Amino acid sequence: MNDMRLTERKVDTKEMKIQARKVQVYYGDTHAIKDVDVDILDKTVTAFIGPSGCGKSTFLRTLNRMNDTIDICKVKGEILLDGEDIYDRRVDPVQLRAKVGMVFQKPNPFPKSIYDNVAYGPRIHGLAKNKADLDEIVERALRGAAIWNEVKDRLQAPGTGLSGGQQQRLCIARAVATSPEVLLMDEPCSALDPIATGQVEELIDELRTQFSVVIVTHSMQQAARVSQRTAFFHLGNLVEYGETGDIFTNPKDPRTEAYITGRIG
Ligand SMILES: Nc1ncnc2c1ncn2[C@@H]1O[C@H](COP(=O)(O)OP(=O)(O)OP(=O)(O)O)[C@@H](O)[C@H]1O
Repeated sequence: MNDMRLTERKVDTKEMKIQARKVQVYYGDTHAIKDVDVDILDKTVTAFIGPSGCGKSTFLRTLNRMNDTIDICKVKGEILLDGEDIYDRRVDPVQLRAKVGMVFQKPNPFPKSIYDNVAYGPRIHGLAKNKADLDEIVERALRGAAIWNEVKDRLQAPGTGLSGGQQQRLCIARAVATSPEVLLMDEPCSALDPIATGQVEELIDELRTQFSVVIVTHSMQQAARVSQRTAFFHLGNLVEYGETGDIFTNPKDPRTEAYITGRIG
């Protein structure tokens, strides 16, 4: 019996990708994230939900130090990626963001060719030995983002000339090209039509076989469709976190229940 407990504990530790402890975020005097503790599992889709302004995007951005780019923003507490503090001064944020990639609300391809959009990360991080190697990385990333067949004959065409849904999948390919360990997605479907949304949701489900995905979404239906774990934020607090099915069918906190039944938010 003891042995079994040990084995279970070992598996749990291995599956942990990010551990956030007592995280506080301030924008000047605004206390946007209050004492948040959360464990993000590997090879799992975790959804952050909650009313507008509750801090979902702010907390998401702490996970790859995107908040560093905002002067008035201060982050306190600890965020560990595979047990290592990402806010340690020896950590290079550019390297970190290759490991913890990000896809934004509005597709934002660079004003470059489709090929160069995807090759950008591998080039700056020196991931390809030669041109053939780079070609392979680009193809693998575009296939991984389920857009290869649509663009393989026009890799030199500008990325900005693609449809919105294709641009978002191109941005996912760009993030995937550096072989991230975590992919952060901030409302990745909010600018997409239902068909493109369905394609991106299918893709998210495939991506989680390779790494951990964290998605901010305003759509509870989307959270229920794509995620295995859900965190509900309210006024900067992480109110409830657990299996997505439990959060939606059996919420423990009255604030979660009020949100998922549409009474707040
Ligand atoms: N760059 C910023 N400067 C100052 N305050 C900010 C900034 N970004 C966010 N905030 C504040 O931090 C709080 C949390 O905002 P955040 O955007 O993280 O919430 P959210 O839950 O993602 O909202 P939404 O669902 O509307 O995108 C809000 O009070 C917001 O006004």
